[in-house]
Amino acid sequence: MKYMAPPPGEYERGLFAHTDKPVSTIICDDHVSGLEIEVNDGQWIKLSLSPSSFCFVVGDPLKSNGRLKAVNHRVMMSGDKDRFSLAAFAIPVEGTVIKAPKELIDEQHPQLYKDFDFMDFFLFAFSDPAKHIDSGEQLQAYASLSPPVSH
Ligand SMILES: O=C(O)CCC(=O)C(=O)O
Ligand SMILES: [Fe+2]
Repeated sequence: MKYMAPPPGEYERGLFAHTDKPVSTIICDDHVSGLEIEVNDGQWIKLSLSPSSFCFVVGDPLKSNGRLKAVNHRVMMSGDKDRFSLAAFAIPVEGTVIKAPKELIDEQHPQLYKDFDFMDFFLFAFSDPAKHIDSGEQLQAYASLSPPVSH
């Protein structure tokens, strides 16, 4: 992706806040920082990736019954340099069903989401109805079991 440097002195959105819809994403950049993650509600931290590092982002389907966090992230641009990034998305083969590992489901951790077809969720997340749902709530909207089920 290419993110243009903002006008001088501005702090400008390059990519809106979201959680990722693929299973996971690996992000590298050209060391012009811009990627930010939300650590607490409304508190954002800018990541500075060193030349030899990358960022591994857990996507909604990898939340593993809520044990892993699909972090909310965005790109904000400042300074006078354009930013280039490369994102490698893990998209499973057609027909892949996402299930929480049974080892992660017990009395203390009831099953939060039904088993779901990855591609059905992916298409839902980019559908018109889902545009009205906060990105971080889309998996909940699509696959939540209420009440959660313990086995
Ligand atoms: O370009 C970046 O650093 C982030 C890209 C990203 O979050 C995405 O494509 O989902
Ligand atoms: Fe992302």
